[in-house]
Amino acid sequence: MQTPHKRRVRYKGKYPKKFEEKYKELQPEKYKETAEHIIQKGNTPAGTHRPICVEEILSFLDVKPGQIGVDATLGYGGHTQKILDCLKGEGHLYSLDVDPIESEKTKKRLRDQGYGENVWDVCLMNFANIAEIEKKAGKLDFVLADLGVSSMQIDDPKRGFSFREEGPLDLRLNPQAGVPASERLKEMDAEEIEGMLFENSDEPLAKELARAIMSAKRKKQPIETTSQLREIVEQVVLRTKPENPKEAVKKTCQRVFQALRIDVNSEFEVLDSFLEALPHILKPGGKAAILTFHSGEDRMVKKSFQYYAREGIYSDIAKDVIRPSAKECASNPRARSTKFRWAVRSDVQKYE
Ligand SMILES: C[S@@+](CC[C@H](N)C(=O)[O-])C[C@H]1O[C@@H](n2cnc3c(N)ncnc32)[C@H](O)[C@@H]1O
Repeated sequence: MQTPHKRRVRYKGKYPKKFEEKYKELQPEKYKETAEHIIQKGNTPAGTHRPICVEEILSFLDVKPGQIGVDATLGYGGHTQKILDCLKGEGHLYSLDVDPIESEKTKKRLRDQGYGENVWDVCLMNFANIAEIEKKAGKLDFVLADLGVSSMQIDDPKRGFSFREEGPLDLRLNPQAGVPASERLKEMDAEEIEGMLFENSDEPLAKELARAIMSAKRKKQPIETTSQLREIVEQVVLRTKPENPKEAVKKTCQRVFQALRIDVNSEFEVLDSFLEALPHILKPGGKAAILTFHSGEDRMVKKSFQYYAREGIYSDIAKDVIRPSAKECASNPRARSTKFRWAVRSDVQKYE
């Protein structure tokens, strides 16, 4: 039987606003012109991700054919693809990600472009367990980690990462494991919510927000969706009579959602395990490159690099944080908060 033709959803105005209506952006290979036009305007086509600091990372890693390394955060595969091109079919790259939905799409797209199993493996795993890769691959020439979330995850309302879009308050990188943010809020008391907001995002209104969330819970007011949480944040922020209410609400929502994301995905704990494992799995002269997106992460990377440098396990580390160029930030505003740090493994045996 012939399937009846379904009309594509129509949208109002010149450009589609809702994620599911952006069918051209969601197929950038098919609609190249649309994707290029959106990039030129300084935006990221929905369902894609633009890799950040590519030149800086490639120039530091200096990947050569025959080397073995890990991209700990595959995402849309922008960095992975560039590294694979440097390998020229010799050596091996292991690309890790915890997100089964997006990593499967990226794997299929890059396999279709000819990156085969001989040179590239995708591993659905948390980078906290990166030492498992060393067990099968041996010591590594390089490791890259581009922390946080990808644009595809942020843009998809079903994932609940964005306060701008109505969706379930989920925020899990792997929606098949753990509990969504809405459940976490049910489990926590006022003190825990305040601590979570303060420790994960330095939220100045942590106490007031925790009280408001608890009060909503007592009144059996649901906090199951992104907009339900945003409304609570809005009420708390507006009570403080900020000079620029719109901006204040936006910034507070960003911090609250970031804090919840960090909590739900145990981001500090897994980063800690990753940073601990790094010096053990690199070859002498092996290189580590890490991109971070908020001060909590950057502090952890900096401290770990400095600690192992003092111990003589890293022979060299980035003296200062490296920022994407003004040109890159202008063309991709999502790059603005990026900080890049690197370290080089020394040849001391102590940590092998
Ligand atoms: C900023 S994106 C990476 C983008 C990628 N470099 C690119 O060029 O498209 C971060 C990715 O890391 C993944 N991720 C975050 N934490 C992770 C973890 N602990 N283990 C493995 N993957 C993780 C996210 O699911 C997301 O896909």
